[in-house]
Amino acid sequence: MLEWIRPLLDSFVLLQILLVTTVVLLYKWSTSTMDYWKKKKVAYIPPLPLIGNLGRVITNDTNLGYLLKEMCDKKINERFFGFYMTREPVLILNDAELVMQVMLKDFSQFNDKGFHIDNDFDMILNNLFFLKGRQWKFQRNKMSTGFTSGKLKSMYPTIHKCSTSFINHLTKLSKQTDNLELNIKSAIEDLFTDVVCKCILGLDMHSIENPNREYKDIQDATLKPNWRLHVKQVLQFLSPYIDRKIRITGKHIEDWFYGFAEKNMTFRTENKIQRNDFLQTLINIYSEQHNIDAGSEEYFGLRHLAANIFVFIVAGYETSALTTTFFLQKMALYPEIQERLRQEILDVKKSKEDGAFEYEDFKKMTYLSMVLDETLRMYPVLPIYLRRNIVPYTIPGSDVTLDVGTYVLTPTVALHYSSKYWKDPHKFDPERFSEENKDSIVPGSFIPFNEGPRQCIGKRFAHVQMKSAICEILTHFEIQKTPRTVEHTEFVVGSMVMVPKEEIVADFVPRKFY
Ligand code: HEM
Repeated sequence: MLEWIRPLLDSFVLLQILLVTTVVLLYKWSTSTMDYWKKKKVAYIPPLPLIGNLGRVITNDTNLGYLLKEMCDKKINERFFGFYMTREPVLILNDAELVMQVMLKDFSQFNDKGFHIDNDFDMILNNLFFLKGRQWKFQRNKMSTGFTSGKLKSMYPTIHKCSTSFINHLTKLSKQTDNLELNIKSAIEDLFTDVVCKCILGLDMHSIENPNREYKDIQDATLKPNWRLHVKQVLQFLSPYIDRKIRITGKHIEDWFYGFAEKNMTFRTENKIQRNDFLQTLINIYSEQHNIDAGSEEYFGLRHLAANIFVFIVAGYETSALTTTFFLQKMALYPEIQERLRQEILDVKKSKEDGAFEYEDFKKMTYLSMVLDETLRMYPVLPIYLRRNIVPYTIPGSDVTLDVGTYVLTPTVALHYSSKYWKDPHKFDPERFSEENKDSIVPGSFIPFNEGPRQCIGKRFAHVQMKSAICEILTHFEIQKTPRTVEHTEFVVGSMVMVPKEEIVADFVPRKFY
């Protein structure tokens, strides 16, 4: 009588068996790597199946930079320790000297950031940030010529012009209201979009006056945290194969950068136009390529041109905007520091005939550098740096040898707040970077731009664009705390850079005399 139920029961049992087998296999696969640190006799944080030590990041509880800071504090006496990003063993460097060893002295053994790239599929990744080995070295040598101090000096008038347009815009806004309360990040982003687009691409964006510009869609799609980045961050460790098959941006973004590169390269080449922007450096590299085979590591084709335009826009604008936002937030919270800094800026300004800052003037502003460095210590934009060894590597001062391709992670936030290197690390104290004190800073404990041959190529450009903006802002405005100004910043969990969760606001009160 119950014959009809039998097949159903059979398929139910089959389903259960399948499910249990899958769970068992998944468990086995996900834990099969999790004895790596034990076998190597390296202290480690006990992992959970599948997620490793990333539980609190996955549940949105904390940002990876801060999670590692907690772990490093717990393991304060270990120079390095084991960690698992999902099922992937990662070595955490908890020692400044070791960081310098990996990034600087033994750099040639670590010239791989560990990205899984299919250069023909996700072509936008053919750029300086993502490449490794000889391809990276070739591009880095060539592109460094675009960031010499001579080049920066010649770009400075453009940077200065953007900063003064920004001030004019804010002054106009301040006349229309009693209280100019600004979302600092969003305002500064508009300014640096103009600076970066003009200096890198030769494009006049006028973002400050025109926030609804056409390019905004491309910019947002390129920069805002999105599902691809989140998924890729996990897949990088969980499944390199699938990671390679997901683009870092949408195809339309890739097409836009290709179109832009091709159009501008053709226009400038055909009309024999030479400009002073970074795009010209890229076009010159491209133009030298006639006899180079497309398979060669020294080949620099249209895809490399487009990919580098992409990365310089992405890296050049958000990083500096975030740092300047935190800087101005601190000015609102520490009015006495703001005032001392303003005096330094105004002293330099008064010494100028036309009152306009020049490129060399920033060198004279030592307090400005101290406050900026302390901001970068407390808010390093990139919370971690990843590398992989390309040959077996014995950690200096130990008998631990890492197998080829092991991930080695520098926890920037942890180092910048470590009580091993900093007294009262949570205190905002620019004096740490004064002439008298800066010699006692341990190399490798302050690395906002990283160190060694792969440190930030745009470091000097970033300093100039940030300092130019800060000098103009503090000359013309007093930054005042409002009830909405956050004092303790929390960060978006899944972002690759340290983005504040809440808006950072302050009043910009016009100053009458300067
Ligand atoms: C406050 C601003 C900035 C900060 C804190 C910053 C930070 C960094 C850091 C830490 C790295 C190394 C990452 C690693 O080792 O894994 C890096 C690399 C890089 N940065 Fe910056 N950056 C800033 C501004 C800029 C600007 C303005 C540009 C371009 C105009 C730029 C372009 C790049 C590029 C292309 C790389 C890759 C270099 C290579 O791998 O050879 N950055 N940046």
